[in-house]
Amino acid sequence: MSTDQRQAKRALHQGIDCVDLDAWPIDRPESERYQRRLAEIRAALNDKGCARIDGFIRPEYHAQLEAEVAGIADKAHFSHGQITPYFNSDEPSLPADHPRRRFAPFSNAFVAMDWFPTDGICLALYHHPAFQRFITDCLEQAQLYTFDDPLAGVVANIMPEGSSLPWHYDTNEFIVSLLTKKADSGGEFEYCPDLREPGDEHYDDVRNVLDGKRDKVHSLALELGDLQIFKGRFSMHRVIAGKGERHTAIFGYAKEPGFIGRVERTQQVHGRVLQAHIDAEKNARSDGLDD
Ligand SMILES: O=C(O)CCC(=O)C(=O)O
Ligand SMILES: [Fe+2]
Repeated sequence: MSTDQRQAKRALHQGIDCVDLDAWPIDRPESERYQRRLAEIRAALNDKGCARIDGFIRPEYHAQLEAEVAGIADKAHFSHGQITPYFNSDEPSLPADHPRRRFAPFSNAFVAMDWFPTDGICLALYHHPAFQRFITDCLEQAQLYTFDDPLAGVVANIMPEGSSLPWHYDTNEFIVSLLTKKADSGGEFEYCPDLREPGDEHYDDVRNVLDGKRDKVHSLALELGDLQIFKGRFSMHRVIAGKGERHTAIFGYAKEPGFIGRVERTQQVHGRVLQAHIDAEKNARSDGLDD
């Protein structure tokens, strides 16, 4: 067994020491408290598409968690540009104030999984069966799988000082993230539960939010060590510009085993691809069809 493998094995066993197991007993899924906590999280996800699992990481581990991601922040691949809530290109046939024409600047940076320390908190959590089961339970799934993707399983989202993530919908059904560094000020997460629904974009409501109307906006000021589960497919959301960097670790899950991201997407997010991405794409297309 190599040193790396030994470290990974030790990390796996120690992986949930950092979790506040009194508040969030993910090691005891049969317990009454676990079931009660689960019911609260599921209710929040069903009601508002958003659950805050506050104080998930014990305070004694906060400094280590913050340092773990801050220590790799300079490995981030930056991208910036202008986006609409739908990530579409301009559609000049629509009126200028239409949500599909409302571009806002974004800048963002992601650190790939292969930069994370193998003996750190983030990888240990991601690979721990109790954590995986907890996330699966929260999302009321029969089974969720960690990614096989060597870059995308856990990524750090680094928001540099002054950058914002403007209003948008996610293409993913849900996102699981852990705040590892709070902005010195600002950096709040804002979201509008169920602003759109299948078959109806509710463009008037979206336009109101883009124009600054606040009646549908909820705000969440996450603290270091809080875990968040968010369903962003129908709930438009953003992160407000802050002072000081803001860091989150994002944990990726799929409904099928073996997920490896596409070459084009991986290149956009990380600025590079590995052989695993090229091989996966070749296999996916072995039927000769495009997608
Ligand atoms: O960092 C966050 O809290 C939200 C990130 C987000 O909305 C996204 O990555 O799509
Ligand atoms: Fe998002």
